[in-house]
Amino acid sequence: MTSKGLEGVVATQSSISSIIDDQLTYVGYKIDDLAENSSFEEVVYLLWNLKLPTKAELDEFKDDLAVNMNIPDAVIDHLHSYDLSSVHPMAALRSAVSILGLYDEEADVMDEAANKRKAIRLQAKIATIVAAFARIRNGQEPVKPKKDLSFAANFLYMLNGEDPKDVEEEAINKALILHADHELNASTFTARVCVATLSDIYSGITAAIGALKGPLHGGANERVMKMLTEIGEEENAIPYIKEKIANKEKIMGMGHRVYENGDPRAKHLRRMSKELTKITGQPKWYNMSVKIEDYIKEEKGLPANVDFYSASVYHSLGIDHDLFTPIFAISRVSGWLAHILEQYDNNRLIRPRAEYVGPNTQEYVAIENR
Ligand SMILES: CC(=O)SCCNC(=O)CCNC(=O)[C@H](O)C(C)(C)COP(=O)(O)OP(=O)(O)OC[C@H]1O[C@@H](n2cnc3c(N)ncnc32)[C@H](O)[C@@H]1OP(=O)(O)O
Ligand SMILES: O=C([O-])CC(=O)C(=O)O
Repeated sequence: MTSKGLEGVVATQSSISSIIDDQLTYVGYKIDDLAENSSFEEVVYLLWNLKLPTKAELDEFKDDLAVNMNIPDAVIDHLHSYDLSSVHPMAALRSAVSILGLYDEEADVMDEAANKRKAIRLQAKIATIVAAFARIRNGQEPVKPKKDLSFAANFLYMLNGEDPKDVEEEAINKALILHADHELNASTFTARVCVATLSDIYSGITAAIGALKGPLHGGANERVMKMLTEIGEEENAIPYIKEKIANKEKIMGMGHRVYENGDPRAKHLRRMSKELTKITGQPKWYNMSVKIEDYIKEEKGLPANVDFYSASVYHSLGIDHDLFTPIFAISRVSGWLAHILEQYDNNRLIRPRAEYVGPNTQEYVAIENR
């Protein structure tokens, strides 16, 4: 029996995150507690070490990240080399991470300590790459990270060239926590399949970025904002959605393979969206989103997923819409790395079977007789 899209198939064991009865936990800690009380750095430490850090451990981990945030000049040169008017930042990120691997002398060193060092370097540098690309395409110089800022604040600082306000830092910190890991989602599975061949970490993360980019996965958040922008005003929301449904089009940011009664991350982003759109004086993005969420729930029984309200949150922070999925990647790289380390730790090649449904035995016909 095949399961289309591997629905319901349990493909591995993992100690990193779980989704049981619509509840998401990281190493047994409820996502709600982490989102309300934690820092992104603390969550990354948790995912990689399967325990919360002490104050001293967290300070050391933050320092480790901070000193590794700069990226090689070769990567900056590479970012300058595209047709900046047309390259999508997720494509740029995918290529830049691959190139980063060329400048890591330990890229193919496979022992556990080297893999942990590479994980820190990758986590530290990914936000710098995204921010540098965003500035370069605007004709601006990349901004170097500051050692005394949090990971979330540093990303906004490198993006905008000025220290973020507290409310902005808090929003990005919470969004990063909420997106950090999610059991065996498509991009994490991709990363695990890749490194289960005993390929290197950079290959695994490059493959995962490719999988996250798609609109059925992380690419949905950018498309949610495209939809909200097309709708334009609150009163257009329901007629717009009705037409989409009549045309059998999917509503981005709605539905989920695993959650039946709702994605527990969405309520946090919904709250942030309400607060931030009020601060910016543009509550229409939140109001419109609520109308769509209620309508789709009522009509199709589908809940909003993590990508739905993150769109209006990032928009309210003044972030370019095509950077929404790269922000997802900046966070999710922590989960990918946790899963890659776990895969190496207890590896077996991942190689499922396909049920053959093509034609049965055929006689070979010489090319001149076809
Ligand atoms: C971080 C993340 O990756 S979260 C997911 C982000 N992706 C999106 O938001 C894209 C929109 N959502 C979707 O495409 C889907 O809900 C997915 C990909 C998330 C999950 O998909 P699956 O579990 O494979 O469900 P599938 O696509 O088979 O849909 C099942 C049914 O629900 C419908 N459906 C599912 N999602 C939607 C949606 N967003 N809008 C309208 N209809 C939908 C499908 O049309 C299908 O209906 P049918 O049986 O009448 O043909
Ligand atoms: O788990 C999934 O299928 C998609 C998702 O929500 C995520 O990766 O955060």
